[in-house]
Amino acid sequence: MMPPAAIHPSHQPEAWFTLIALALLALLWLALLALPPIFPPSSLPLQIGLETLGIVFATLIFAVAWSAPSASTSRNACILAGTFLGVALLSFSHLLSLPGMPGIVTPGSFEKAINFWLAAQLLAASGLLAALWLPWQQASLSQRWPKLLAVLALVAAIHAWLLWAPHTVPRTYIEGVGPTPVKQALEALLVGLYLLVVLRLVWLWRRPRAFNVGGLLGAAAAMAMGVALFAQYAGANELFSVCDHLFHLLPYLFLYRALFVETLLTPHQALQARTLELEQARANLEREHLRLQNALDASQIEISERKQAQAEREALTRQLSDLAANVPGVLFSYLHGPDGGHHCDYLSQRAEAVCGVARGLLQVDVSHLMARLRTRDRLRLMRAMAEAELLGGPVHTTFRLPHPERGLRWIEISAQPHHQPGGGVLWHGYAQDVTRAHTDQEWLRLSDKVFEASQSGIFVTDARRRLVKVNPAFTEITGYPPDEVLGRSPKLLGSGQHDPQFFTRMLDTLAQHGRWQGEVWNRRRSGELYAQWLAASCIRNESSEITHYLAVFTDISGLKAHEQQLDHLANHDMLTGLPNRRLLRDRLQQAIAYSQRNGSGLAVAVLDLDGFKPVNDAHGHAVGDKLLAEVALRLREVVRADETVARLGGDEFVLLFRENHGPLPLERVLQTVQEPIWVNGLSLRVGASVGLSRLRADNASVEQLLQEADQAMYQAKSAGRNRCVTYNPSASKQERAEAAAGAATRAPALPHNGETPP
Ligand SMILES: Nc1nc2c(ncn2[C@@H]2O[C@H](COP(=O)(O)OP(=O)(O)OP(=O)(O)O)[C@@H](O)[C@H]2O)c(=O)[nH]1
Repeated sequence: MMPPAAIHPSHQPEAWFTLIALALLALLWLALLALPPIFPPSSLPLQIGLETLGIVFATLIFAVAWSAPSASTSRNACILAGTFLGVALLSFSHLLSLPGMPGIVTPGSFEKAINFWLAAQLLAASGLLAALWLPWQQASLSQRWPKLLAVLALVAAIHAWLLWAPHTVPRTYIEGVGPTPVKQALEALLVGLYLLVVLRLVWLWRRPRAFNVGGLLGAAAAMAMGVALFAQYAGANELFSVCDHLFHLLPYLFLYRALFVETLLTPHQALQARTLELEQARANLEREHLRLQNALDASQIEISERKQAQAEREALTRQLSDLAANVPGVLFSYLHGPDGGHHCDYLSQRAEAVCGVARGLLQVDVSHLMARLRTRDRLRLMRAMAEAELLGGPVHTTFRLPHPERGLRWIEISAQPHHQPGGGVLWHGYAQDVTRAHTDQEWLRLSDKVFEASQSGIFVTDARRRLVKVNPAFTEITGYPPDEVLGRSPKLLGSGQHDPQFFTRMLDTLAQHGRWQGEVWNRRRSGELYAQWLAASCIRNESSEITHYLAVFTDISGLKAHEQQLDHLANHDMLTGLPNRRLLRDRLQQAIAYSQRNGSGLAVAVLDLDGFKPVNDAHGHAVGDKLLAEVALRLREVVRADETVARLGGDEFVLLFRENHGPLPLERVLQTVQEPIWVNGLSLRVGASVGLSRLRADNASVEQLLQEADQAMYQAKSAGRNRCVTYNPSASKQERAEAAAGAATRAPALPHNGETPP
């Protein structure tokens, strides 16, 4: 149900209750006015009970208003609290002043009771009016006391006045007469005050609710009705008096309820509402706390993940820094600014060692480092970088850098340009000292050139002796192009002239001493046999394992031919081509040794031409030479291949025979020499005197054998020439001469030289 339009909706809870209660009270009040006076048998106990209840309620009003929580305490409630404590005290004094009650200071009387009642009512009406007329304001606890003390002082003064100076108090009731006009005037005043209060409350009812207007309005209206009834009061036992007390009790109930509601219930409800709000707020806070906790947990997880990521980044940075410090070269970030300035944003630790410049200096400016470069190198480097900047590609280049301690160094850089948003180019790159590699490369290039240009054949094999590299001279000497031999064994060059042990020994020597050299007969691709002087070496790694074999060889075929020629010249007679004395001695020595080993026979014959000098004298030396050559040929034909014919010099020859081949062909020797020899159209004839010596135990020396044969030859000469005499070691010289004359092999008589051949 909506309240009347004159009442503000905020007063709705108590507005109807107040209106209905007042309507009922008004009906009761009218009924009481309409009823004839009733005298109940004795209403004093009832009146005392009602008065006591009134006092109790007034005290409760005080207690409730006074003890209200400080937060809900208003200045107006404090005024009411103090007022109703005073009302309770005055009502108590009114109760004690009733006739029949024990007297206080003065004996009880109706007038005394009426005076205290009127004082209580005036105080209540004034307090209500003051409380309502003043704006409803909050009051601090300390502000309550002055109001309370003022009321108590007023109550004390009223008591003092009514109890100790009653004769000064205007008469309000005269026994046997009834209420005086003073009483009636005061009651009218009271009714007027209450009506003012009611009007004030009605006016406040239209305003938004500041306090329980309905309760106070009900109280004021009830009080006004009570006072109006009291005005009809004629005696203590009249019904009006009882109803009057009832009409005074009801306002207290209104007031009590109003103040209770205002000071306790409403704050309590507000407190409950606040508690509920707080509960909800607490729940919200808990939810928020939970959400924040979750967020905090999440953020802590995020923070720990960030910390972990940070730690990982730092570990990675340290690792990269360590790596950068341990790489042989320099990692760098080089900024070429838009203003032309250039410095290194980052340089790894080895920069100082590689460049010979403090890192701090390079991190400020690299101009002085650039200035140290040779002009040509600097220009080439700058050009390469400019091109790379333009094309956006990497730069790889090498330049020379004079190092203050290590001399001229070769530096190789590889870097990638990155164009910066604000202009300029940032280079990330790597620089390293490649002097060693550069020198090695130079040496390698030189070695390669040496390898290519060498006139000696060079070939390299791997550890399994497969050809891995050959030079042009190799091809020139052997006739094999590289593609035919690479991957194959050098055995393909072999001639079969050496037994397998030869190569085994070669490899053993190589393994033991690391090198071998000697003469090797090989065969060219054409099949031609040739001699080479070969020097072979092992190439070993750091673990001393053989990784390669190197062989350098020269073709010594010409040398060998020359050597053979010299050898031939040294051991042969130039005119006849027969072995000379030197070679004869060797062969004779070998023959002696062979015969001694095998027990085979050996005979040495010294042959000297007869009648040779006349040929020389008659036809010249040239003809004599040709004759000697022809004699040599014929002698060569007589002996076997493994036997020797040598020329000792002049017209003297030596023949070595192996006697186990059968009878010696001495006759054939004499005959073949005697046969005519045609030289330059001339038929020439010479003879031969031959001395023979056989190997014995006592003449087993070259000199001895030749000496004996020579002696025998001279014996043959002495015996008439053209015969053969065998040396007889047991005969005397004379005997040997005689034996030579008779028993020697005799050749037919020589014809005259210079005959024309048939
Ligand atoms: N044409 C030629 N004559 C030579 C050569 N060596 C030596 N003679 C000559 O050979 C001759 C050898 O002399 P002899 O042994 O006395 O000559 P002979 O006539 O055979 O005399 P007997 O040996 O005593 O029988 C000398 O005249 C030498 O000058 C040579 O290489 N060529």
